[in-house]
Parts: sequence; structure tokens; C-alpha cells
Amino acid sequence: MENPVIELMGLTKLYGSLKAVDNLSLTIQKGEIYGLLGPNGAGKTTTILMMLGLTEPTSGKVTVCGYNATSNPVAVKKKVGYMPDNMGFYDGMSALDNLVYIGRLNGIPESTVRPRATEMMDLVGLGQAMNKKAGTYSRGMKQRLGLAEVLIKQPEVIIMDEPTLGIDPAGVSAFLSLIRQLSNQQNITVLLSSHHLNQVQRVCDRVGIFVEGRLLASDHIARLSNHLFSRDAHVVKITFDDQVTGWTECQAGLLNIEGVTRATVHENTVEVSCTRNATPEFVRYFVGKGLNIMGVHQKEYGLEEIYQRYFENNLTEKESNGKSGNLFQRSIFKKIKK
Ligand SMILES: Nc1ncnc2c1ncn2[C@@H]1O[C@H](COP(=O)(O)OP(=O)(O)OP(=O)(O)O)[C@@H](O)[C@H]1O
Repeated sequence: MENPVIELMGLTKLYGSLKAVDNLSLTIQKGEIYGLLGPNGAGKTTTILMMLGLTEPTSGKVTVCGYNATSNPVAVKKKVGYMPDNMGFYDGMSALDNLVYIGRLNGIPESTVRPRATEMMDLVGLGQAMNKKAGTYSRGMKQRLGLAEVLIKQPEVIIMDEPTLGIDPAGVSAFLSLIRQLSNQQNITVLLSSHHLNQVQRVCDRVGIFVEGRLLASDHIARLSNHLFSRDAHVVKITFDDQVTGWTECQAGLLNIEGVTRATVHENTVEVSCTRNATPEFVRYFVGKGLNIMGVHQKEYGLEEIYQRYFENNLTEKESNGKSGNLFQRSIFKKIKK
């Protein structure tokens, strides 16, 4: 059932002559984890600031939990927990006391604030370390403490800007699992802005690809992939025990199979692109020809390929419109790919 929690309608933000956000329309449903992807300067932070009522749109409207973020930012702030990429704590105080302090600031009564803070520390996996000073926490522990600070408000929406920056791979994995668990158990809506495509892919239900203030695409990863790679939605690599001989005949046979758009060979490996999953037919075909199959590998398109394809399409469109700035964009893309 449709239950929009965040709604952006024709949102535009100008900084002088620079269009940081350009006529952005987007709806995020209750309980969704939505990933906002884009290179540096794409307009992600500006969009988030408008959602929080911290900066005013030049035109358009943003509502969060039914409240207009521009005219009623205080109501929005009560519903939303915001986690910037670098949260500050009182280093000399214990992590638990930091949390109690935030709880008090958010109006939690004195009788319940400490038990609630303790509960949140357990929830984010810091129960054993809650009496340590925040200044002694590692980067990953600080991110968890930041999440506890957001959760103590019991928000309906959590907005995170690069939440896993500087955390080691094991810490990232644990942190993302925690976000997924919170969303499943408490039906919290999460908006996650990130450059880390593989992390976004692991945790997000839908993603938006954002470039130069414009949303180029917004959908489920599988749907974006089907849309972009429909001609070669299923690519299968088949490896044989020896070099493939009589390839011309083989290739003609494969192209006769329904949906096959391309078949190539390199030494002992054949790659077939198809609009449907016809792997069993390929295997039967080669077995029928007396070839010994050593391995079958089905390629899946990840967010990285999807992002790259959208980015390239955007560049091609700009090139054909004769706009400049391509080298800059390409260098940003290389940076993201690292
Ligand atoms: N206060 C401001 N005054 C002028 N220009 C700004 C201001 N804030 C942001 N911009 C510009 O707006 C554009 C979008 O910036 P924004 O910070 O929203 O991008 P971003 O997608 O969050 O980037 P990053 O991934 O680097 O955080 C950039 O060109 C930036 O230089």
C-alpha cells in the first residue's frame, strides 16, 4: 500500500547561478531503505538539508511525515533522526552519558532517560563498552553511537550521509546489517546518501542516481538493470576443457536459440548474451556437440555497472548537446569507481 513518508515535488535550489538541485521529484515510502547515489557536488547534501528544513528551496515543495519541511521544520525535526558523516561527541564523557545528555535534550523524562539510553547502547551492539569515554571509541564505534543518538529520539525517518565512511569492512558489514534489522523490526524509513555502490546495493530497497542536481533514475536495482541491459540481461560464460573448434557452426547454432543476441569465443571460453535465462539450453547444446564443460558462470549486473551505464548515457547526451565539463565528470567517475 502507498504510504509516502518523504515527498519532494519539483524541488529546485539555486546558489547564485548554480543549480545545485534541479526540479527534483521523488517519493519514498514508509519502511523503505532508499539509497541516494551520486558523485561529489551532485546535490545530495543540499537535498537532505532541504528535507530537514535547514535550507530553503528556491522553488518546489518538500514534505516529511506530512509536514512541510520549509514552513514547519520543528515538526519535521521531531520525526527525523539525521546522522551526518561526522558526528561530534563529548569525548571526556562516557558514551552512555553522551546518550543520556542527548535524550534529555530531546525531552525524554529523567525517570526513563537512562534505561532508554542503556537499551539503545545494547541495540547498537555497544552494551559492553557503554561506560568507556566517547573519546576512546574507534570510528566504527562512533558511528554506532551516532546511530544510538538518532534512535533514542524514536524517529520515523533516519537520514544518513555517508554513514560508513572510514569504517573497516567487518564494521561496515555489521553496521549495514543493523540498519536493515532496524528497518525490518521497527519499519523505520531510511534515506542513505553514499558513494559506496556495493554497500548501497547490499542494504537499499531502491536507489536514485543523482548527477548535477538531477535524478537520472530511481527504481529497484533489478528493474534498473532490466531496463538498461534488456538486450543482454543474461550473460553466461561457459568454459571448456580445451579450445573450442568449429566455432562458426557453434555460433550459428547458438544464435538460433530464442533470445540470444550475441555469442563470442575466446580460447576455451564462450560468452553468450540473451534476453532470457536460457542456460540449460546452452548446456544441452554443447553437450550435444560432444564438448566437455568445465564451468558455467552467470553474470549479474550490479549497481556499479548500472551506475556506470547511466553516467555514460548522461555524458553521451551532454556531448551530443555540445556541453563541456566531460573530463571533470569522467575524473569524478574514476574516483567513485575506486
Ligand atoms: N552554501 C553553498 N553556497 C554555494 N554553493 C553551494 C553551497 N552548498 C553547496 N553548494 C554547491 O552546490 C552543489 C551541490 O553540493 P552538495 O554539497 O549538495 O553535493 P553532494 O552531492 O552532497 O556532494 P558530496 O558527495 O561531495 O557531499 C555543489 O556544486 C556545491 O559546490
